[in-house]
Amino acid sequence: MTYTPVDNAVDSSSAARQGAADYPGLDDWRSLPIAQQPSWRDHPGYDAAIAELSMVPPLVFAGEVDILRDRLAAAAQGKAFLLQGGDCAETFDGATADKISARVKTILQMAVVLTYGASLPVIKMGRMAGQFAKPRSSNDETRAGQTLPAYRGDMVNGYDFTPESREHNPARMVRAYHTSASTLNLIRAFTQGGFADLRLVHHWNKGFTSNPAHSRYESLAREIDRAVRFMDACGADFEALKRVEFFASHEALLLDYERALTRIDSRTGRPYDTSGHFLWIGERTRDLDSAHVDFLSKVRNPIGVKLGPNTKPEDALALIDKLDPEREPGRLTFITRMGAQNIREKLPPLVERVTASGAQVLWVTDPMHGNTVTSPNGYKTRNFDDVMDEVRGFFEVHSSLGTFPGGLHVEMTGDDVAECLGGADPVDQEAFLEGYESVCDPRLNHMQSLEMAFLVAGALSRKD
Ligand SMILES: O=C[C@H](O)[C@H](O)COP(=O)(O)O
Ligand SMILES: C=C(OP(=O)(O)O)C(=O)O
Ligand SMILES: [Mn+2]
Repeated sequence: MTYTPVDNAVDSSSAARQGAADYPGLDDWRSLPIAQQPSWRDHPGYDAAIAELSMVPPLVFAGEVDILRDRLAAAAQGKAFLLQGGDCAETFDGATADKISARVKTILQMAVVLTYGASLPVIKMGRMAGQFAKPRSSNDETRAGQTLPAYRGDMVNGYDFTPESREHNPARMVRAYHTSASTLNLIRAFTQGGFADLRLVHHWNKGFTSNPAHSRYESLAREIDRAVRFMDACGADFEALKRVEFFASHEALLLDYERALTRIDSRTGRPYDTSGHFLWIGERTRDLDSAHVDFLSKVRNPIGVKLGPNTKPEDALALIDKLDPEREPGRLTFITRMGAQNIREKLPPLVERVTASGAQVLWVTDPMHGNTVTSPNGYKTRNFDDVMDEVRGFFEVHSSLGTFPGGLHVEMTGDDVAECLGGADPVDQEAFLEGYESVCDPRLNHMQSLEMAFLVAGALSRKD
């Protein structure tokens, strides 16, 4: 990550923590309706876990969060594009150097494709270093006549189907914090330490299997290489190409965790949730009078809200009033996840009414969550064509309304998994038997992710 120097690290002294405890309104959420929380308040380890998280150093700094808000403000004005990607659910076991580096490389590759194709700065953001908690449709899961609590992400319980593993355990929040810290440490090393140097644009493609998107990327990398060598010969300064900014984000689902990591910034005296740079509220927890909306309205981080096909324009306007009362550019992002069938009908009234209200939110498409189906052989999957169709619909709607399609939010991995159907080197349902690894929703694999980046680059440069 490259950030302009900050001398305003969040103050994690005990005085600052006390300040966070007393900050007006920061605990109002505790008396509001709250959905999708673990049942662990009476667990013997609960108080100790909260006490520990209240003492640990912040994962991100307030100055970085402010820089991100500026970057997102540029995107809301059509001057940058947000690329946000990563697992549906990160796991503790999956936080290995190989997997993290493959995901970061894939996001960097996608960003290069987008930047080169669209001639726009791309804000790079992982669903990483904190994406450990999941809202579920059902509280329970039944297998072979046995019913146990549903898996809710490694921050809450284990994926193994045993009563011990499925118990909600607050000590997992502390492990999630440490796993986020080591993930973020590696991301910072990769993106600052030379690995993200644009002159290594070919190198990021190494180790991935050859396929149509891989070859297309190679040709683009050759073009970039040529341009870089030309600039080198002209004596250009490549300092700016050596490092990239990379931001961390996750769904702010477990308010015990988010609240415990909230600190008062010593510069401004305002609360920042230091668990990640960007936090979003999910489709299942975005009720206006809910605990989630209230808590996130009180922290200074840029906030996203998922909007599904049942969102009414009035809901979107009320969310703006609550989460962005000052109409601050970069503060609020709407991540629409309508489904390919719905987007062309459901998105226009939202965009029209929000635009007419004068609010300047950032519009991002999540083409994954409205397109989930079950394959005939029983896997939760998505058709790559549906995902692509929702992306196309998103661009069409914004193009016809004269608004800016500002970003892409995807569940993806750098690994060669088989979880979504289709793509140029098509995945079929038989491949799921060996290649399905996700513990929650199906992700685009490395090739499908690159393919999507080429499609979006084309749409952004109005060539498609
Ligand atoms: O990631 C999103 C949700 O957690 C997920 O789609 C819920 O899925 P479920 O219907 O399997 O609970
Ligand atoms: C839970 C998620 O999405 P949504 O809230 O849109 O269903 C998610 O992004 O994994
Ligand atoms: Mn998901």
